[in-house]
Amino acid sequence: MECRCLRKNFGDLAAVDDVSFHLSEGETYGLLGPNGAGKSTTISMVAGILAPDSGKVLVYGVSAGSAAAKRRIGYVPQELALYPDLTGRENLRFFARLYGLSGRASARRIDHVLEVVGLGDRAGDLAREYSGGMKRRLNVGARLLHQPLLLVLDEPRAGVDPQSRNAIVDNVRELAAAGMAILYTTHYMEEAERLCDPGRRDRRGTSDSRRTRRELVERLGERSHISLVVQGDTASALAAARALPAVRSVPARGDEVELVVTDAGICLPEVLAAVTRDGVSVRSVQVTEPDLKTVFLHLTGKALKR
Ligand SMILES: Nc1ncnc2c1ncn2[C@@H]1O[C@H](COP(=O)(O)OP(=O)(O)OP(=O)(O)O)[C@@H](O)[C@H]1O
Repeated sequence: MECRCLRKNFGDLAAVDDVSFHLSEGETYGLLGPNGAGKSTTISMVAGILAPDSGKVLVYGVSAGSAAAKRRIGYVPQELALYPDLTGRENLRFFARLYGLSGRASARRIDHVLEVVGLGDRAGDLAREYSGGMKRRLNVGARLLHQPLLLVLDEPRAGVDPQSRNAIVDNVRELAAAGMAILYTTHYMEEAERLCDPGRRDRRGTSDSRRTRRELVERLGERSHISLVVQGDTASALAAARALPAVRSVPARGDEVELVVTDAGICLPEVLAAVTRDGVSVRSVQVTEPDLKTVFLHLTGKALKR
């Protein structure tokens, strides 16, 4: 799917201001931002619920809002849209009928979805008796029945216990691995880090170019840190480390050597080899990678939730 130059104003407020991104099969894409950044407004336009003031959303080649686009999308709203007095299975039956499914095919899809969202053994219980996390999983399941190509989730973790949170994250990963494209909003950095590789920031809907987490981190000049505790001739270890092209700076305190490097994952072996060349031994190694928190603060000046 593809968003091109989306804009949406509410009165004087530019809720979404020139947002463009695209999403391929099997890709998970997170819109990360604090409350009011325009995330829900953006995905409402993707889901065809809200018309943009300008710009375009194409869902696998067809315009958002059309019946064909709706068939390709499973939109999971922030609020639960379930019937508390129906069982989990009955809720899914209701949604299956809305999607035009019936008979054996429908029963098979419902069984499959119950399995996917981990509610197979509670399918006969009333939805009102479910925990917050189970309700949310059923909410997701109801939008998987018609086998959408794109799943759009608005704050999938809101009001969910940690166990269900992990279950939802696992579900999303499995669906993406099976080829579904996933678009979701969150203001939890850790969720964005776990779920998606292509990072996305959103601040008042102002678009930033699409970047993977690594690209964003590099663009901001953030570096990894390798902290070594060494024994032996620290000065020679420092000199050897300094000579490596990947090493940017080497502040040192006593037997602790802190190396600032471009990519710790790649250069760690050569750092260790260089440092230990002249009989210096390394007692401990710690690698710290910059995370989305650093990136987000740099880009927006705002803190996010952990
Ligand atoms: N129907 C509306 N009428 C007027 N203003 C609106 C409407 N919908 C959203 N807004 C405003 O647009 C801005 C973006 O809202 P949006 O819900 O898209 O943000 P969000 O990033 O999803 O935040 P949240 O995490 O709180 O859902 C906010 O300032 C909000 O108050």
